[in-house]
Amino acid sequence: MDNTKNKSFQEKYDLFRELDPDVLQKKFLNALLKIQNVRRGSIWIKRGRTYVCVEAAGIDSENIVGVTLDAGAPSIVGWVIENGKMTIAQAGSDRRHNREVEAHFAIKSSQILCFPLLVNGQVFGAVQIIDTNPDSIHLNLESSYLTHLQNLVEICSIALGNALSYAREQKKNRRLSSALSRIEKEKTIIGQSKAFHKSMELVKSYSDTDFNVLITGESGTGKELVAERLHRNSARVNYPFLAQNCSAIPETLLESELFGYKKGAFTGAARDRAGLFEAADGGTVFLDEIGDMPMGTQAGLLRVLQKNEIKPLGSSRVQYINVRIIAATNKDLVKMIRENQFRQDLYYRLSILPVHLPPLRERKEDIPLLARHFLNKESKKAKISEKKISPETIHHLVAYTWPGNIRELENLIRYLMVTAQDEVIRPDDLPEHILKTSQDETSKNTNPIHSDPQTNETQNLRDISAMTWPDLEKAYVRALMEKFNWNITWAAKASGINRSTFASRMRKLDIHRGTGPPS
Ligand SMILES: Nc1ncnc2c1ncn2[C@@H]1O[C@H](COP(=O)(O)OP(=O)(O)OP(=O)(O)O)[C@@H](O)[C@H]1O
Repeated sequence: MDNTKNKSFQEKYDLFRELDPDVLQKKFLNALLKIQNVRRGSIWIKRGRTYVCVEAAGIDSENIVGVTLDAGAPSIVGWVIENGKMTIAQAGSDRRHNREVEAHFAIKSSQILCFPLLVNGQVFGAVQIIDTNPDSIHLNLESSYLTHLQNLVEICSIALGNALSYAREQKKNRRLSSALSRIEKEKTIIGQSKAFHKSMELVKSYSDTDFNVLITGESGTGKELVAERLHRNSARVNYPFLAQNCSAIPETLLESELFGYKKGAFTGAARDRAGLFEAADGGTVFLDEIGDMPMGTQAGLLRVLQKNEIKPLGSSRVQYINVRIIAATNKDLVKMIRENQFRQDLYYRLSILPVHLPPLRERKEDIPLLARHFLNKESKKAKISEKKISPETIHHLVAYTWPGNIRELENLIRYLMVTAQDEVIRPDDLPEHILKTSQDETSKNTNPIHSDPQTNETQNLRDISAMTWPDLEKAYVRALMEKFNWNITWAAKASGINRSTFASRMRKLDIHRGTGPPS
């Protein structure tokens, strides 16, 4: 092979190897124009009931890329796509030629050679090779030459068709993997207790709106987790969710974090810096510990809520922003208003949609679920086998009061994963303070039937003798169920009868949670 042939072979080989449709169609079009010795040409792709120009070359090409032709309007490309056949058209006299497209072009087309683009027998577009010379002498229309050209177009159109579907698949893939990583990052919210369920129902209904939300609850009850969920389920999901803790941060620093500053606003402000509200524009700002926000900063926040505007430190100009605010606190804001520590006008604007998250001690049924959830999650994270928790250990966890709420439980599970020796976590593994408090709580909560026989025996005997047998059995089963937090398996174990018999007695005695006399 001589050098010229070798080069041309290499060029064609490169063309067919190209996977980026933008690069491929450009190279393809230029190769055709070079072969026919003309400068103008374009590639059109069928999209639904339209044909879109995806590539063009020559003078005015920038005005044609992106042009969309309706399938109903006359056009050479439309005719070629619909008929799947090559055509030669004299632009001046051919009725199929769309004159509107080049109405503003200084140089008009004179002769158009148009080939269909096919892959797997399906036409997906067309390529036009255009002569702009009024005498139409550049295009070589000799039949054997056109046959060779047609063959080249066919091969290139397969390459282009494949590159387009590869790009489509890649785009789909990217979309899927970003959705997948969003799902993976989404933290699971655990809880089936009535109290928690009620709060979550409210949260669900708030997601469809754009009003500000105030989440109250003790520290560690999941306020930030819920705020994130609210954002993810809202129309703002594709914009940022940015959080700021308002406590333990000096007032000027908090203001510059939230509202940003201009260069020279204070010593050390070497350049302009955008604040959280500007960075979150279009999304959600989560203000944690709002009860600790200084009064001065509260005034700035009120301006955001009233007028959707912020004024960066050192700036005389206001900026408009569009954010949803979710605030959270473990403080009694109403009491703080009375004590002049929190602005009433701000409170009303923040608390349009309020939700309270119950402390863990008021949703004890969720403790076993949460403990197992954290064990599973942390073991997966640490890539170690998951330990089990014995029913007795769960019993202690349920009885404990959890002042640090879910965060404390999560940390305890991490501690137990490291310190428990066996595959099963037993009460001995628990820290002293949990064992002690849980034992105190258990003895406090014990039902009269189980109370100390020495002190209550006479009273109990009197009570019992006044009861019928079914009443007595009912009281016994109910007391056991409450002691074991309505876990039938443990209650049955404690009573010494098997689970199904116990469950069937419960049904017969019509015992349900929330019904019957208070124990
Ligand atoms: N229902 C839940 N299910 C699973 N994990 C939870 C749940 N609630 C809270 N958590 C986890 O407990 C920890 C504490 O939650 P979070 O930070 O949301 O609490 P908070 O109320 O915002 O606390 P603070 O008031 O101290 O900022 C986090 O790791 C969170 O993922």
